[in-house]
Amino acid sequence: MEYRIGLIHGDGIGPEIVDEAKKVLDAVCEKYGHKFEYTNLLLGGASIDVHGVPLTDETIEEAKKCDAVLMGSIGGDAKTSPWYKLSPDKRPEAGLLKIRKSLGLFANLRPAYLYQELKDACPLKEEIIGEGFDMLIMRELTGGLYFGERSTVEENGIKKATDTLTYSEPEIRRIAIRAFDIARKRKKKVTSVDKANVLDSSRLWRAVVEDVAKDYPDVTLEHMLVDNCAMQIVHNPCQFDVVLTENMFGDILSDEASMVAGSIGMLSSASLNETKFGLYEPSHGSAPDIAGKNIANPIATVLSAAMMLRYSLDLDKEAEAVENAVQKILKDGYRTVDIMSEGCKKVSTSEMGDLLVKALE
Ligand SMILES: NC(=O)c1ccc[n+]([C@@H]2O[C@H](COP(=O)([O-])OP(=O)(O)OC[C@H]3O[C@@H](n4cnc5c(N)ncnc54)[C@H](O)[C@@H]3O)[C@@H](O)[C@H]2O)c1
Ligand SMILES: CC(C)[C@H](C(=O)O)[C@@H](O)C(=O)O
Ligand SMILES: [Mg+2]
Repeated sequence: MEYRIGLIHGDGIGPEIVDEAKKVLDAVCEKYGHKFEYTNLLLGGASIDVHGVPLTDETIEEAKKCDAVLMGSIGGDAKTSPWYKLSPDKRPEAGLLKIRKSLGLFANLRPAYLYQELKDACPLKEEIIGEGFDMLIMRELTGGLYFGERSTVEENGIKKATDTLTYSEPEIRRIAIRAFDIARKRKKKVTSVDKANVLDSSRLWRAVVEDVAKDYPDVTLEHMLVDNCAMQIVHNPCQFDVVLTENMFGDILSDEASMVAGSIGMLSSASLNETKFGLYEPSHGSAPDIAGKNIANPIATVLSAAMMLRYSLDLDKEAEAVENAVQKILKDGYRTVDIMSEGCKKVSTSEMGDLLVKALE
């Protein structure tokens, strides 16, 4: 079959990891007789450098013509980047928020899974992760604090900055439905994470989630306050199946959960709307501290490409083959530096890509 794939290389390690994922996708085409036509799209700092803005309307239109988009990561160095001096709407991150909103990508799936082969890379004790860690964070992606009204004013010589957090009932309902639907195909448990002891938006969140749960009597629902959840992820991570939460909580909890999976370099993601289209990206950022060194872990991006094959292109067998290739390479003891442990063989970003291609053949 023929598919049109948008590729966003982005900033920092983005180009390095996307190149490796593309190698793997090319190997999938070769093996299964598909044809992927790639369109390169500019986002973030890479777009600022060319167009002066982090995302153009033309890029959004190009993305819409694709069956799916695979992205690396965007953003600059918080300490040295001149972008941080710009207003929020001109920074690389604004491009990412805008593309998510423009394409209606409200459902962000972040699977945090610990491969048995990576137990040594997980900082938790063996008895804590013994049962196996397999959690799916269903993060609401186009509402909440990141999309609320913002302002910075100065009154009587005192600067005051405001961000607002708003959720509507339909926004909560549609993401909750996604979480329950996917829980049905997993261990049938949804943990809805909020801050309902303080926030009105969380109280509405909880009420709507409870209402949605009535249509899923076979799925267990529990509520958890976000501060407790942050603790439970390191105390007893195997209790979780699907974690349903709002935008900022999901952002923070997914980085935390990534360490239980061994590294942020292992955490893939899919951002979906109501159609088959999706934007697929690792959950991590542009890692300016290791950019250009050929040491970043490309597996999160490769696993995001596998999610793309499954969710947007309906290529389940091919997605499984990519996931099996990742497992095989880990089993054979190959590790990028972030997941390195004693007795394993350290490989670079590009060597990891080559090994994955070989494992697929
Ligand atoms: N979706 C995205 O594109 C995305 C996500 C998160 C952060 N960002 C942006 O990235 C920039 C840097 O942010 P940050 O430093 O807070 O977070 P980051 O995720 O880029 O890096 C955090 C730490 O994890 C390491 N790391 C990240 N990915 C790795 C990989 N694949 N392999 C090995 N190590 C990896 C980095 O070296 C760093 O030490 C910021 O501009 C931020 O806004 C973008
Ligand atoms: C870069 C930033 C806007 C983004 C987010 O917060 O969604 C990132 O942290 C992520 O996790 O994808
Ligand atoms: Mg994040």
